[in-house]
Amino acid sequence: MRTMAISPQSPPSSSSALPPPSVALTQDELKRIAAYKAVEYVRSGMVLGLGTGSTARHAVDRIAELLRRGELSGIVGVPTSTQTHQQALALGIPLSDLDAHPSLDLAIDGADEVDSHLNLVKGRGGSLLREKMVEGVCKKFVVIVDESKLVPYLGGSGLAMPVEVVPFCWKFTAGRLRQLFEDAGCTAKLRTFPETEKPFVTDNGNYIVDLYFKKDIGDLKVASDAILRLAGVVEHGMFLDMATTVIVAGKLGVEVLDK
Ligand SMILES: O=C[C@H](O)[C@H](O)[C@H](O)COP(=O)(O)O
Repeated sequence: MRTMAISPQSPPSSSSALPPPSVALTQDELKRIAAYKAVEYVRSGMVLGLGTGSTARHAVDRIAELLRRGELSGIVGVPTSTQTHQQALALGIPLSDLDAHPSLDLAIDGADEVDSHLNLVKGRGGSLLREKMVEGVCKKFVVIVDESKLVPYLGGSGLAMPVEVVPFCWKFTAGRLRQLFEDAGCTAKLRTFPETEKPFVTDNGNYIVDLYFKKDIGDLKVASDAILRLAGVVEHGMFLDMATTVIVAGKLGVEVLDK
C-alpha cells in the first residue's frame, strides 16, 4: 500500500472554493477537500459511479462545476441512490444506469468506516445495495473520508453496521443476525425515524437492520458469507476488497492510500 501525504495548503487544482490554509477546517470542509482530490481522477468521457452521502455530495457538485466550466466533457453518471440521482439531475450531469453501462470507469463515494486494509462499512445513509452494485463493477473505486472514519477494525467505531433486509418477518431476520454474532456481543436494531418510529425504507423498498458489536467480529469474509446465507437478507454494508484508493482528509493534510 502506498501512502502519500499532501499538505492541506496544496489543495486540488482550480480549488478557489476551498478555505484559506490558516482557517481551522470543519469536518465538512475536510470532506470537501477529500472529494475535490478524488475528482482529479476524473477524465472526460468517463462513465462514473456517483456515490451517496454528505461527502460524495461534494464530489458530484465538483464534477458538475467542471462540466459547466468546460474542463470536463462527455461524462455519464450512474447514481447510487435516488438522492444522488436528484442532485445530479438538478446539476445537469448526464445520467445512465447499469443496464446501459454494466462496466464503469470510476466511482467516487464516501464511507462510514475504513480499516487498514481499505475494507469499508457503508450504508449508514441506507444506500448500500445500489452502492455495492455500482461500485462492484468499477475499474477504479475511490473512497473519500475525513479522518474520523478510520477504525482499527470494521465495527470498531461502535456505530451501526447496516444490513438491508426484506420487510417480511424482519424481526426473525434481525434475531438470526444477532445470533450469528453473539460472541461479539451483537445487538440488532431496526432502523426507524426517531420522530415517528416508522421503519426507514430503502430506495429498494426494504428495511435496514443495524448491527452493533462490542468486540471485533474476526474474519470479515466468513462474516460476510454467513450474513448473505441468511434468507431475508438482501445485502450488508461491509465492502471488502473493493476500494482501490482511499483519500483521507485530516487536520494535518490529505493522505492517499492505494491498494
Ligand atoms: O448509505 C450511505 C453511504 O454508504 C455513504 O457513503 C456513507 O454512509 C458515508 O456517508 P457520509 O459521507 O455522509 O458520512
